[in-house]
Amino acid sequence: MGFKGAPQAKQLDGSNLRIGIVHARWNQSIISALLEGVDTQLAKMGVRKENIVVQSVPGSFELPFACSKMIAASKTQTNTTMTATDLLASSSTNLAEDLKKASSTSLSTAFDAVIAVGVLIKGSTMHFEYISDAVTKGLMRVQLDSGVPVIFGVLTALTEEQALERAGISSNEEKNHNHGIDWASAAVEMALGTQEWTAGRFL
Ligand SMILES: Nc1c(NC[C@H](O)[C@H](O)[C@H](O)CO)[nH]c(=O)[nH]c1=O
Ligand SMILES: CC(=O)[C@@H](O)COP(=O)(O)O
Repeated sequence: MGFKGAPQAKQLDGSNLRIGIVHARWNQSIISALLEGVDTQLAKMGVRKENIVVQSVPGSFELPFACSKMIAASKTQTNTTMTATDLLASSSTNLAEDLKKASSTSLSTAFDAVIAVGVLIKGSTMHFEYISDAVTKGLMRVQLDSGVPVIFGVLTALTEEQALERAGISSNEEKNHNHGIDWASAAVEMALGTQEWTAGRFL
């Protein structure tokens, strides 16, 4: 079976991006493999480790709320940093430069994109369907309401084998592809695209 994912649009530079990752802890071994794929691809695209913030929640149902709160928190950090910078700048001391240097090691700007990672595996009740639908619609609402791209990194698998394959850790090598790689690429592309579109330009 050929790889289904979307080929990357073009060479993109993530070196100035701040990325949030919110992951559920259900099905932890599969989550860990997906996160490894995300981390590896973000690094490959230049996103600095110090500009990646990771938070975890119990299950996928908590992802939309946590993403919303993390985005709001990152916007608060931006305001705080800017206030401090403005204050120091007005005193025209070299502290303003020190602050800029300090903040240049890790960004304190609003997240450019957030990746929500979860693994839902169908059980014997309708729980799976209700959570899958709620999480999908919830994450879509968070990104449209906040203006920050939220990447849908939630596997909705009918069997554990399907989830293992999509995390690249099943025993069937031919079917293995770590979807975390695709989610990281999508995060960088949507983050850069949003920067351009917000400025009235196009990628
Ligand atoms: N069955 C799975 C869950 N269930 C837990 C819910 O997501 C939620 O944490 C709970 O209902 C409390 O609100 N979560 C997963 O991520 N994956 C599953 O397979
Ligand atoms: C996705 C789920 O909530 C599912 O794993 C729960 O299993 P069950 O439907 O057997 O309670």
